[in-house]
Amino acid sequence: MEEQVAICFTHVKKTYKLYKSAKKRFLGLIFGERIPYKKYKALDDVSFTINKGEAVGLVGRNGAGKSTLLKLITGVTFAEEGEITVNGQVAALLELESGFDPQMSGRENIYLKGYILGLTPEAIEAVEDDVVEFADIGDFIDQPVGKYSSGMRARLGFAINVEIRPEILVIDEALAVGDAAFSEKCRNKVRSLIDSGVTVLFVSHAKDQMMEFCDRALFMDKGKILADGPAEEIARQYDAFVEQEKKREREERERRKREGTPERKRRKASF
Ligand SMILES: Nc1ncnc2c1ncn2[C@@H]1O[C@H](COP(=O)(O)OP(=O)(O)OP(=O)(O)O)[C@@H](O)[C@H]1O
Repeated sequence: MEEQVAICFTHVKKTYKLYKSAKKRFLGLIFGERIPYKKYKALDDVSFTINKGEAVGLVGRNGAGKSTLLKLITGVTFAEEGEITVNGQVAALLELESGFDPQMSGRENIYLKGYILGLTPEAIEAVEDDVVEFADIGDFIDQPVGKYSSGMRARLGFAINVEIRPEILVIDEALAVGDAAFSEKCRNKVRSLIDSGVTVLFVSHAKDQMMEFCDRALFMDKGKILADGPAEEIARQYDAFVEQEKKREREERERRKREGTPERKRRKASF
């Protein structure tokens, strides 16, 4: 049973510290708990399991906790409570343009990123030509990355992450890379990785794309998983939720306008 599991979160909690200013945040790094801060629960008791070979969508409004969840999978950040299991080499299509050494050539950066991902020199050498071919940036591959356009950096970043043959691929709104033709090539690549059994966790505000790739989806809000089920059903629930929230916010705005904010009331009273 356990060999089947690719990703498993059990009662995971992640709290961020919110300081009153950037200066306080900096002082907090030095003086720790002596600098006052508020706790913000970005993930609040999150549990789910994704089996190997599943393609799962992750939907939720801004600030729901989606990126935090992905960062925990890729090890960029850590949870203070709960247990996280990740079985397999993870590649992330997140900030594709970042993480390169601008002084080094594209080809040298393939090695740099490969090492960071834990690959051996032989394993990187074995995929180098595939990365160069997928990125398709011509002679620029031997030029310093600092001279690349942002689109070229993203193409190289995408190519490295998909060609190292990951076992788990996490994607955060990263399929609109480069021009229309390259973006189509990226979607086809993700589709073929899914067909070959790679586990995918796909964050997108574009429901159509999510449904194109995923059979199952998780729906998050305020750091909690509200629903887990077939992608189409979750997309419907999410749409209904967004509509309901918009209505609630509209009514709240109208109520405030009618009744006035405490500040407005004070101003009115002082006249
Ligand atoms: N480093 C941080 N310090 C403090 N708060 C943070 C930090 N990173 C994220 N947060 C907060 O945690 C909450 C969840 O953020 P997260 O980026 O995971 O949301 P998201 O669902 O990915 O949103 P979006 O769709 O806008 O990308 C947000 O309220 C955000 O402001």
